[in-house]
Amino acid sequence: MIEIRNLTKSFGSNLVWKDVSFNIEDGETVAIIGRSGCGKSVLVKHFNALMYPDSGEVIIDGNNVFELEYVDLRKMRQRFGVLFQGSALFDSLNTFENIAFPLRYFSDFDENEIKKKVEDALDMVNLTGTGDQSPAELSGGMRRRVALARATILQPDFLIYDEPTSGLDPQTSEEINQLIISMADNLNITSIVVTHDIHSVLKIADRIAYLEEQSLYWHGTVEELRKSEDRILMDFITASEYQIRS
Ligand SMILES: Nc1ncnc2c1ncn2[C@@H]1O[C@H](COP(=O)(O)OP(=O)(O)OP(=O)(O)O)[C@@H](O)[C@H]1O
Repeated sequence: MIEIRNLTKSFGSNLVWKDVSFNIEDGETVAIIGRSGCGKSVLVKHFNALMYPDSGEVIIDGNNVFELEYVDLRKMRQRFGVLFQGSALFDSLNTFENIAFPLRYFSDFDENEIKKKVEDALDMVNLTGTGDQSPAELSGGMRRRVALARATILQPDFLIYDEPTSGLDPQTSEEINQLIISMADNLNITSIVVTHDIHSVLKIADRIAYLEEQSLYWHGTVEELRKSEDRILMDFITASEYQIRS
């Protein structure tokens, strides 16, 4: 479980948000939503201590991540996988080597083990047999799937998705949504999804955290979101061009 306790963050005189508290339970998928610049990316960077707050705590398995010494901090960060916006594949490496990269860098597996793991990962994201292709030869949706295979290859406990469906057509977005759901179910990964895609939120999220007015304005389940009559929350959802009450 990730416990977020009274986090406050500012950059100079720019207060991003204050007193943010909520829990992310093991195995659940939490969507972090809110308008551009409200501090979604800054918030998730606190979960694995890539950023430090002005005050507050993030507790994972009883430890405040901001107090970890170097070795424990490194171990904790290795429990996180990240799917970067735009996939961030290495153009000079083929698909196989992109996925193998974390294994070569962070593990002691031999070549046979790496081959087996990468092939399994390619199967998992429905890209069997594409190991030789370069990222340039792949469609946007395929690149996103390769990035997902790479993000999960070290079997992280927590997976952060940064805008996983941005720039994809509806059908490809739906494939990615399904993969996010199957990753969470099959690998028992705790998923944190930063997104503007309300359609995706309603498909994949167990719970939602909505940042607004420099705070965690609202959090709850998808069902609670559907029933909410909060005007500010509804205005945001409506402006996101998806009518959830129909
Ligand atoms: N390293 C930094 N130094 C100074 N200010 C920063 C830094 N990173 C983010 N900010 C500021 O923090 C605020 C929140 O930024 P953040 O990127 O978290 O927003 P966001 O909600 O993820 O936006 P978007 O949806 O557009 O990606 C913004 O005002 C941004 O300018």
